[in-house]
Amino acid sequence: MRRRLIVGNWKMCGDFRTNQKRLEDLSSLWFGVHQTEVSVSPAYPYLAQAAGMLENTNISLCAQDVSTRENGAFTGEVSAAMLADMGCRYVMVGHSERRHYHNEGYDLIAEKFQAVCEAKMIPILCLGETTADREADRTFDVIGRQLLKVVNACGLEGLAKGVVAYEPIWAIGTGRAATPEQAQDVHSYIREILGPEGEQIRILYGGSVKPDTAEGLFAKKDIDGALVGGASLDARDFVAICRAAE
Ligand SMILES: O=C[C@H](O)COP(=O)(O)O
Repeated sequence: MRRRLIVGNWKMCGDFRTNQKRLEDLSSLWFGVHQTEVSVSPAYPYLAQAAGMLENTNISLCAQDVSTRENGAFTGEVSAAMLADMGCRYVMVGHSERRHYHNEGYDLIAEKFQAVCEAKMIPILCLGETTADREADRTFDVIGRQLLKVVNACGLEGLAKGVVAYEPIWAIGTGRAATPEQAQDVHSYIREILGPEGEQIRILYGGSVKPDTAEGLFAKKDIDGALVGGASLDARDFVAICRAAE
């Protein structure tokens, strides 16, 4: 049985004061025992703030990126050990915004995945196709390639230590989420190529998830939760999405 997971990716948004209010609202709105697991991902400078405020709540902490370096003279980098030290449970790797704006390639992403596992946290491997890929009928090829690069580096057993997030690039921040059927097609493809190990891996959907689209997505058998961007900045909307997963 795969426990559903909803992750709020705050990206490069927020400041100390707005985060404080959002975290207070979240912890009171998501109080009590739930079937669904919830995690939030503030930008690096606010991890300590969130870690402190989420202590003794049922909301965990997720980092948006990680360095592959262990420690030393790597200005601007943050190691997996540091993130673990801050109390992170999850770390995203290969988000399309990292792939696109920072030219992160397959090998680097596989290394990041490994670094997160070695630090005993759970990597969330993000993958997804562009509009051009989808229009040219290359969606499965692209997803397969992104996934297999990590499988080749870490093995299926290694991948099974993580979570996969399918995020079609054309759906991110556009207000045009994939339909539940489009998402389910890709999720079942991912599960299929992972074979028996794939049965236990949680596969999240990300891309314009909103309270009104969440329920339809979660009704699909291979959609185990969501990676939520824009809607996670509003505590009420985010919690409505979490409730739809219950
Ligand atoms: O990590 C989250 C995704 O990039 C989705 O963002 P979005 O919900 O704003 O489309």
